[in-house]
Amino acid sequence: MKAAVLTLSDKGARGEREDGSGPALQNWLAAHEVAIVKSAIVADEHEEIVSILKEWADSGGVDLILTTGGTGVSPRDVTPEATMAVLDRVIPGFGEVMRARSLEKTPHAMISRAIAGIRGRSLIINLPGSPKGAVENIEAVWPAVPHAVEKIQGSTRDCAAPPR
Ligand SMILES: Nc1nc2c(c(=O)[nH]1)N[C@H]1C(S)=C(S)[C@@H](COP(=O)(O)OP(=O)(O)OC[C@H]3O[C@@H](n4cnc5c(N)ncnc54)[C@H](O)[C@@H]3O)O[C@H]1N2
Ligand SMILES: O=P(O)(O)OP(=O)(O)O
Repeated sequence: MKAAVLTLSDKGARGEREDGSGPALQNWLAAHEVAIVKSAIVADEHEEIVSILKEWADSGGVDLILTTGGTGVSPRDVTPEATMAVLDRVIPGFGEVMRARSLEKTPHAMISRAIAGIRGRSLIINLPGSPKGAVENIEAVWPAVPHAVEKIQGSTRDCAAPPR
Protein backbone atom coordinates (compact mmCIF):
# COMPACT_ATOMS: atom_id res chain seq x y z
CA MET A 1 0.00 0.00 0.00
CA LYS A 2 1.20 3.51 -0.83
CA ALA A 3 0.23 6.31 1.55
CA ALA A 4 0.49 10.08 1.83
CA VAL A 5 0.32 12.16 5.02
CA LEU A 6 -0.94 15.74 5.08
CA THR A 7 -0.53 17.80 8.26
CA LEU A 8 -2.88 20.77 8.65
CA SER A 9 -1.59 23.25 11.17
CA ASP A 10 -1.25 27.03 11.16
CA LYS A 11 1.55 26.98 13.73
CA GLY A 12 3.33 24.15 11.97
CA ALA A 13 3.13 25.82 8.57
CA ARG A 14 4.51 29.05 10.07
CA GLY A 15 7.38 27.15 11.68
CA GLU A 16 6.14 28.02 15.19
CA ARG A 17 5.68 24.39 16.26
CA GLU A 18 7.48 21.26 15.15
CA ASP A 19 5.17 18.83 13.38
CA GLY A 20 4.82 15.85 15.70
CA SER A 21 1.73 14.33 14.09
CA GLY A 22 2.93 13.83 10.50
CA PRO A 23 6.10 12.00 11.59
CA ALA A 24 4.15 9.99 14.20
CA LEU A 25 1.79 8.77 11.49
CA GLN A 26 4.62 8.09 9.06
CA ASN A 27 6.39 5.98 11.69
CA TRP A 28 3.18 4.14 12.47
CA LEU A 29 2.53 3.40 8.79
CA ALA A 30 6.13 2.29 8.19
CA ALA A 31 5.79 -0.16 11.08
CA HIS A 32 2.73 -1.56 9.29
CA GLU A 33 4.67 -2.02 6.05
CA VAL A 34 3.04 0.91 4.26
CA ALA A 35 5.21 3.00 1.91
CA ILE A 36 5.06 6.78 2.40
CA VAL A 37 5.10 8.36 -1.06
CA LYS A 38 4.12 11.95 -0.24
CA SER A 39 3.94 14.23 2.79
CA ALA A 40 3.35 17.92 3.38
CA ILE A 41 2.39 20.44 6.02
CA VAL A 42 0.08 23.32 5.16
CA ALA A 43 -1.97 25.94 6.99
CA ASP A 44 -5.68 25.48 7.71
CA GLU A 45 -6.72 26.96 4.35
CA HIS A 46 -9.67 25.36 2.56
CA GLU A 47 -8.48 25.92 -1.01
CA GLU A 48 -4.94 24.78 -0.30
CA ILE A 49 -6.18 21.56 1.32
CA VAL A 50 -8.57 20.89 -1.59
CA SER A 51 -5.78 21.44 -4.10
CA ILE A 52 -3.34 19.03 -2.41
CA LEU A 53 -5.95 16.32 -1.83
CA LYS A 54 -6.98 16.48 -5.50
CA GLU A 55 -3.39 16.44 -6.71
CA TRP A 56 -2.44 13.42 -4.57
CA ALA A 57 -5.61 11.40 -5.21
CA ASP A 58 -5.62 12.13 -8.94
CA SER A 59 -1.93 11.25 -9.34
CA GLY A 60 -2.94 7.59 -9.40
CA GLY A 61 -0.02 6.66 -7.15
CA VAL A 62 -1.56 7.01 -3.70
CA ASP A 63 -3.86 4.37 -2.19
CA LEU A 64 -4.36 6.02 1.19
CA ILE A 65 -4.28 9.71 2.18
CA LEU A 66 -4.23 10.56 5.89
CA THR A 67 -4.80 14.11 7.06
CA THR A 68 -4.03 15.21 10.61
CA GLY A 69 -5.35 18.36 12.26
CA GLY A 70 -8.12 20.86 11.75
CA THR A 71 -10.99 18.49 12.49
CA GLY A 72 -12.28 20.34 15.55
CA VAL A 73 -14.44 23.37 16.15
CA SER A 74 -11.99 26.27 16.14
CA PRO A 75 -12.86 28.96 13.58
CA ARG A 76 -10.00 27.89 11.29
CA ASP A 77 -10.68 24.12 11.48
CA VAL A 78 -11.78 23.35 7.91
CA THR A 79 -10.31 19.92 7.17
CA PRO A 80 -13.66 18.04 7.05
CA GLU A 81 -15.21 20.67 4.75
CA ALA A 82 -12.20 20.63 2.40
CA THR A 83 -12.22 16.83 2.39
CA MET A 84 -15.95 16.69 1.69
CA ALA A 85 -15.39 18.98 -1.29
CA VAL A 86 -13.12 16.43 -2.99
CA LEU A 87 -14.83 13.15 -2.10
CA ASP A 88 -16.82 11.10 -4.61
CA ARG A 89 -18.31 8.98 -1.80
CA VAL A 90 -18.33 9.30 1.99
CA ILE A 91 -17.68 6.28 4.27
CA PRO A 92 -19.49 7.21 7.52
CA GLY A 93 -18.27 4.13 9.41
CA PHE A 94 -14.73 5.42 9.75
CA GLY A 95 -15.81 8.59 11.57
CA GLU A 96 -18.27 6.61 13.67
CA VAL A 97 -15.60 4.18 14.82
CA MET A 98 -12.97 6.88 15.43
CA ARG A 99 -15.29 8.84 17.71
CA ALA A 100 -16.67 5.77 19.49
CA ARG A 101 -13.23 4.33 20.22
CA SER A 102 -11.71 7.71 21.08
CA LEU A 103 -14.45 8.46 23.60
CA GLU A 104 -12.95 5.62 25.66
CA LYS A 105 -9.78 7.80 25.85
CA THR A 106 -11.14 11.36 26.14
CA PRO A 107 -14.52 13.13 26.16
CA HIS A 108 -12.95 15.65 23.77
CA ALA A 109 -13.22 12.99 21.06
CA MET A 110 -16.77 14.11 20.36
CA ILE A 111 -15.39 17.47 19.18
CA SER A 112 -13.59 15.90 16.23
CA ARG A 113 -15.64 16.17 13.03
CA ALA A 114 -13.29 13.85 11.12
CA ILE A 115 -14.70 12.21 7.99
CA ALA A 116 -13.45 9.66 5.48
CA GLY A 117 -14.28 8.64 1.96
CA ILE A 118 -13.19 7.89 -1.57
CA ARG A 119 -11.82 10.01 -4.38
CA GLY A 120 -11.05 7.96 -7.48
CA ARG A 121 -8.87 5.05 -6.32
CA SER A 122 -7.77 6.73 -3.07
CA LEU A 123 -9.13 6.34 0.44
CA ILE A 124 -8.93 9.62 2.38
CA ILE A 125 -9.17 9.63 6.19
CA ASN A 126 -9.16 12.68 8.48
CA LEU A 127 -7.42 12.26 11.85
CA PRO A 128 -7.23 14.69 14.82
CA GLY A 129 -4.27 17.02 15.21
CA SER A 130 -2.48 15.82 18.31
CA PRO A 131 0.17 13.14 17.69
CA LYS A 132 -1.51 10.90 20.29
CA GLY A 133 -4.98 11.46 18.82
CA ALA A 134 -3.80 10.88 15.25
CA VAL A 135 -2.19 7.54 16.10
CA GLU A 136 -5.09 6.40 18.31
CA ASN A 137 -7.52 7.10 15.51
CA ILE A 138 -5.61 5.35 12.73
CA GLU A 139 -5.26 2.37 15.07
CA ALA A 140 -9.04 2.37 15.58
CA VAL A 141 -9.91 2.11 11.87
CA TRP A 142 -6.89 0.15 10.61
CA PRO A 143 -8.56 -3.30 10.79
CA ALA A 144 -10.76 -2.26 7.84
CA VAL A 145 -8.31 -0.13 5.83
CA PRO A 146 -6.46 -2.72 3.70
CA HIS A 147 -9.73 -4.39 2.73
CA ALA A 148 -11.35 -1.02 1.95
CA VAL A 149 -8.42 -0.03 -0.29
CA GLU A 150 -8.67 -3.35 -2.10
CA LYS A 151 -12.41 -2.92 -2.72
CA ILE A 152 -12.06 0.73 -3.76
CA GLN A 153 -9.59 -0.40 -6.40
CA GLY A 154 -12.01 -2.91 -7.85
CA SER A 155 -11.24 -6.20 -6.15
CA THR A 156 -14.10 -8.63 -6.65
CA ARG A 157 -12.83 -10.93 -3.92
CA ASP A 158 -15.64 -12.28 -1.77
CA CYS A 159 -15.70 -10.30 1.52
CA ALA A 160 -16.64 -13.39 3.48
CA ALA A 161 -13.86 -15.54 2.04
CA PRO A 162 -10.94 -16.41 4.33
CA PRO A 163 -7.78 -14.33 3.72
CA ARG A 164 -5.49 -15.71 0.98
N1 LIG B 1 -8.30 9.27 20.27
C1 LIG B 1 -8.24 10.60 20.46
N2 LIG B 1 -9.13 11.36 19.82
C2 LIG B 1 -9.07 12.70 19.97
C3 LIG B 1 -8.10 13.29 20.78
C4 LIG B 1 -7.16 12.45 21.46
O1 LIG B 1 -6.25 12.87 22.19
N3 LIG B 1 -7.28 11.10 21.26
N4 LIG B 1 -8.08 14.66 20.91
C5 LIG B 1 -9.37 15.33 20.79
C6 LIG B 1 -9.27 16.80 20.79
S1 LIG B 1 -8.51 17.51 22.19
C7 LIG B 1 -9.82 17.60 19.83
S2 LIG B 1 -9.85 19.32 20.02
C8 LIG B 1 -10.43 17.02 18.64
C9 LIG B 1 -10.17 17.78 17.35
O2 LIG B 1 -8.80 17.91 17.11
P1 LIG B 1 -8.25 18.72 15.87
O3 LIG B 1 -8.18 17.86 14.68
O4 LIG B 1 -9.03 19.99 15.71
O5 LIG B 1 -6.81 19.04 16.37
P2 LIG B 1 -6.03 20.43 16.44
O6 LIG B 1 -6.84 21.48 17.09
O7 LIG B 1 -5.49 20.69 15.09
O8 LIG B 1 -4.88 20.02 17.45
C10 LIG B 1 -5.14 19.75 18.81
C11 LIG B 1 -3.84 19.92 19.60
O9 LIG B 1 -2.87 18.96 19.20
C12 LIG B 1 -1.57 19.57 19.12
N5 LIG B 1 -1.16 19.54 17.71
C13 LIG B 1 -1.92 19.81 16.64
N6 LIG B 1 -1.24 19.63 15.51
C14 LIG B 1 -0.02 19.24 15.89
C15 LIG B 1 1.15 18.87 15.16
N7 LIG B 1 1.18 18.87 13.80
N8 LIG B 1 2.26 18.48 15.86
C16 LIG B 1 2.24 18.47 17.21
N9 LIG B 1 1.16 18.79 17.95
C17 LIG B 1 0.05 19.17 17.30
C18 LIG B 1 -1.73 20.96 19.67
O10 LIG B 1 -1.50 20.94 21.05
C19 LIG B 1 -3.17 21.28 19.37
O11 LIG B 1 -3.69 22.27 20.20
O12 LIG B 1 -9.95 15.67 18.47
C20 LIG B 1 -10.20 14.87 19.62
N10 LIG B 1 -9.97 13.49 19.29
O1 LIG C 1 -1.79 26.04 14.74
P1 LIG C 1 -2.76 24.93 14.64
O2 LIG C 1 -3.54 25.00 13.37
O3 LIG C 1 -2.14 23.58 14.83
O4 LIG C 1 -3.85 25.19 15.72
P2 LIG C 1 -4.05 24.60 17.19
O5 LIG C 1 -2.75 24.48 17.86
O6 LIG C 1 -4.97 25.54 17.86
O7 LIG C 1 -4.69 23.28 17.00
